[in-house]
Amino acid sequence: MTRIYEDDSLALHTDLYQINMAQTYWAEGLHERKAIFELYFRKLPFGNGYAIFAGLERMLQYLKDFKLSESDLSYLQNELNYNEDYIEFLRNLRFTGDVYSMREGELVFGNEPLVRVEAPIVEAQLVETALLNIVNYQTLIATKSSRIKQVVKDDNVAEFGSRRAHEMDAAIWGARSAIIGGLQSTSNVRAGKLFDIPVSGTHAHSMVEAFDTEYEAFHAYARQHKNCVFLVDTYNTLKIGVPTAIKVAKELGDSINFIGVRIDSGDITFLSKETRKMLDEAGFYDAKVFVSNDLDEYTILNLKAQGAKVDVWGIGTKLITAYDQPALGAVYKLVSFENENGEMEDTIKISGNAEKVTTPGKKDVYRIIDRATGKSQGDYITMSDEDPQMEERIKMFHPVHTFISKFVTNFDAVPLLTQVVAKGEITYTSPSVMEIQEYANNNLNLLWDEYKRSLNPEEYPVDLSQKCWDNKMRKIQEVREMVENFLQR
Ligand SMILES: Nc1ncnc2c1ncn2[C@@H]1O[C@H](COP(=O)(O)OP(=O)(O)OP(=O)(O)O)[C@@H](O)[C@H]1O
Ligand SMILES: O=P(O)(O)OC[C@H]1O[C@H](OP(=O)(O)OP(=O)(O)O)[C@H](O)[C@@H]1O
Ligand SMILES: O=C(O)c1cccnc1
Repeated sequence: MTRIYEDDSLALHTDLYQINMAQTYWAEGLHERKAIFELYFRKLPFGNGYAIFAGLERMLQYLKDFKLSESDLSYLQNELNYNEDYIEFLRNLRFTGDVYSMREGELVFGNEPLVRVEAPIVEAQLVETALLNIVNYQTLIATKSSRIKQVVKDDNVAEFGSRRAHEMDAAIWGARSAIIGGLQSTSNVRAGKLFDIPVSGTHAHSMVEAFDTEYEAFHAYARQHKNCVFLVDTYNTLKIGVPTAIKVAKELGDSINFIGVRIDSGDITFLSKETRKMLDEAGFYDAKVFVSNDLDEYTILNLKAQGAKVDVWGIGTKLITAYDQPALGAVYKLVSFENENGEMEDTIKISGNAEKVTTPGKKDVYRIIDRATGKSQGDYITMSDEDPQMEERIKMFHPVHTFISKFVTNFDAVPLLTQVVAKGEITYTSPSVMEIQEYANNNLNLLWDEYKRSLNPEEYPVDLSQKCWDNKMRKIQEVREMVENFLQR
C-alpha cells in the first residue's frame, strides 16, 4: 500500500481530543499557562502487592523528539481541516517543560504520582496519550515478569513471547520490560540489539520435521551450533526424543556444549522428572531441562508443588500479553494550573467514588524506611514544599480510611521522583537494562514478604501527609460551595 503521508514522527500518536483541547487553549490564549499533571494508577495489577515501574527510557526519547513533521501538519490541515494559523502554531511546538519521574525498576503502588509533568498546558496535554501508552504497557509487563520471578526463585526464565505480542513494538518493549522484572533473556534478537540484553533460544519442531529423523536433525543443528538445547517432544518425548538427545550428546562429546533438552507439551511434571532421571543415568548431571507451553506464575507454582524437575522456564503468551490483566489503567490528571495572575492554583476532579477524587496540588513521594529494620514502612505523599527528611516524627494515615494511622520515628525518607527533563532538555541518563534489573531486585529487599506473595498480599500503605490531606479537603469544600452557589442562582 502506498501511503499518502509518511510515518515520520510520533507527535500525532495522541488522541484527537488532545489536539482539539490544545486548539482551544491556543485560541483562548491559555496555551502558555503552566499546568501540572500527574500520572498514576489506582489499583495494582494482577492482585499483586507492588508494581515495577518501566517506560522512562522511551518516554524521554519521545519527549526529546516531540515535533510535528511536515506530513503531520499536512494531514491535520488537508484531511482534518485545522486552520492555517493553528497549523503554524503547531509547526513550532516542542516540549519545553520539566518532568519528574520514578526511576525504571522502582517499586510503585496505587495512587502515587509516577510521573509529574510541569509544562505549558498545550504541551502537557498533547503528550498525555503517549506517556500513558508507554508507562501502562511497560509497567504492566515488568510487574508480570516480577511475579513470575518471585515464583521461579533461582531458576532461569527466558522470554519467548514475540510471536504472540500485540504487534512489533509490544514485542520489543515487552521484552525489555520482562528483563527489568527479573527474567534472564529474551528470544527477540532486535530487542537484544537495541537494548543490549541477553538473547537465548533453542529450536522448533519445524526443524525436526524438516529432517527424516530427530537423530539427523539434532546432528545437523550441532554441526552449526556449539551450544545445544534439543527439543525432544516432536514425536514421543521419553521413547524417542530424550534418548536421541542423549545419544547425539554422547557421540559428539566435548565438540558441543550439551546444555540440555526442551519439553513443549504433555504432562510437564511427569515428563520433566523422567527426563531428569534419564539425563542423570546417562551421566549428564549438568544438562538442563527446559520447559515451555502456555506457562505463567500459577502453572509454575503448581508444577513446582508437584515436584517438576525444571531448570529453565520459557514463557511467551501469558507474559507478553499480560494475559490475566491486559491493561494497567494508569491515568494522567491535572493537579495545578496557572491562573490569570500568574499564580498556580490547585485543581481537583470530584467523583462519587472516594478513590476517584483526585488529590490536588504539586506533590512528591517518599519511601519511609525504618532505620531499625531497613524495611519500608510505606510511601508518603507530600505537597512538594514539604520535606519529611527534616522531620523527626510523621503521622501516616490511610487516604480513604483515615482512622487507620500510625506515627513513625527513626526513619529515612527517600524521595522517589527524580527530575528527568528540565526546560525540555533531558537531564537523566538511563542506566543499562541489566542495572535496572538489579535495582528492581535490590528494591524488593525493602519490602516485607507479606507484600511480595503472589496471592492476596497485604496492602502496602500509600499515605498522604496532613498538609496534603488538608489541601484536598479544602478543595473539596470549595467545589461544594461552587456547586451550591450554582444551584442557588
Ligand atoms: N503437570 C501439570 N500440571 C498442571 N498443568 C500442566 C501440567 N503439565 C502441563 N501443564 C499445562 O497444561 C497445559 C496443557 O495444555 P495442552 O493439553 O493444550 O498442551 P499439550 O499437551 O502440550 O498439547 P499441545 O501440543 O496442543 O501444546 C499447558 O498450559 C501446560 O503448561
Ligand atoms: O506457550 P508460550 O508461553 O506462548 O511460549 C512460546 C511458545 O511458542 C512456541 O510454540 P509454537 O507453537 O508457536 O511453535 P513451535 O512449533 O516452535 O512449538 C514454543 O514452543 C512455546 O510453546
Ligand atoms: O527458543 C525457543 O525455544 C523459542 C523461542 C520462541 C518461542 N518459542 C520457543
